Amino acid sequence: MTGFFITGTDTDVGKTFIAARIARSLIQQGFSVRVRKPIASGCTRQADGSLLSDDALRLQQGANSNENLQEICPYQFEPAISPHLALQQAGKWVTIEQLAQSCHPTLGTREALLVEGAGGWLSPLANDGFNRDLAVQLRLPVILVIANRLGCINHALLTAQAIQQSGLTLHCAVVNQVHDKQDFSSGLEDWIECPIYRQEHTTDSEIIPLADFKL
Ligand SMILES: Nc1ncnc2c1ncn2[C@@H]1O[C@H](COP(=O)(O)OP(=O)(O)OP(=O)(O)O)[C@@H](O)[C@H]1O
Ligand SMILES: C[C@H](N)[C@H](N)CCCCCC(=O)O
Ligand SMILES: [Mg+2]
Repeated sequence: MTGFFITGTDTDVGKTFIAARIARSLIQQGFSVRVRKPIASGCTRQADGSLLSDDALRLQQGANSNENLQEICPYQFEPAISPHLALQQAGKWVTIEQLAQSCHPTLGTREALLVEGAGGWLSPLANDGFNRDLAVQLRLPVILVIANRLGCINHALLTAQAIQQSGLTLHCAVVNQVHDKQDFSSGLEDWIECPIYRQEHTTDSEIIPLADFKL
C-alpha cells in the first residue's frame, strides 16, 4: 500500500499543515490521495449540534478528497484533550484495531493513503494504544513533522529513535517553521538518517505542495 503515517514531535507542530501539502505533492506526482484522521479531539460544535474536525476538513481540502468528513474522521470528540481521555469522558471504548479498520480503504494502483495521528508518536490514540501502535498496525512508513522551535533537536531525535525501534521506516522529516523566527534545528541533518524537507512560515491561504517532496 502506498502511503504514509504522519506524526510529529508534539501536538500543534504542523502535522495537518504539512500533510495537506504532501497530499498536493502526491497529486502533482500523479496520485489520487485518500486521507484519514481516524480520531480527533478538540473538534468544534456546529450550530446543528454536529462536531467538525478542522484537521479532517483541511486534509479533505488538501487531498481534493471526495470522501465525506465522517469517513475521513470517524471518531470525533469536543474536549481538546488526549484521545484516550476524550474516549473515557464519552464512555466509549475504541481500539487501535478499530482505528486501523477505518483507515483501510481499498486503494487503486495510483492511490496513496495519508493517515494523521493526534499529538506525537507516543501520545495515546485509543483506549488500548498509542499513535505508534496504529502506524505499526497499518505498516506504513512514517513522516515526522518537527516544529522548528528551541528543543526541537531533542524531540526530533527521540521520536526518530522510537520510530526506528518500532520497526517502521522513517521515510522523511519535515522541519516546519511554525513561527517566523530563527532556525533552531541546525545540525539535525548530521544526526537523523532520512531526507529532511523544510517548510517555511507562510500565510498563503491556498495549499502549496511541499517543495521537492518525493514519494
Ligand atoms: N509553516 C507554517 N506556516 C504558517 N502557519 C503554520 C505552519 N505550520 C503550522 N501552521 C499553523 O499552526 C497551527 C498548528 O498546525 P497544525 O494544526 O497543522 O498542527 P498539528 O500538529 O496538526 O496539531 P494537532 O496535534 O492538533 O493535530 C495551525 O493553525 C496551522 O495553520
Ligand atoms: C487536542 C490536540 N490538538 C490534539 N488533537 C490531541 C493532543 C493529545 C496529546 C496527548 C499527550 O501526548 O499528552
Ligand atoms: Mg492536526
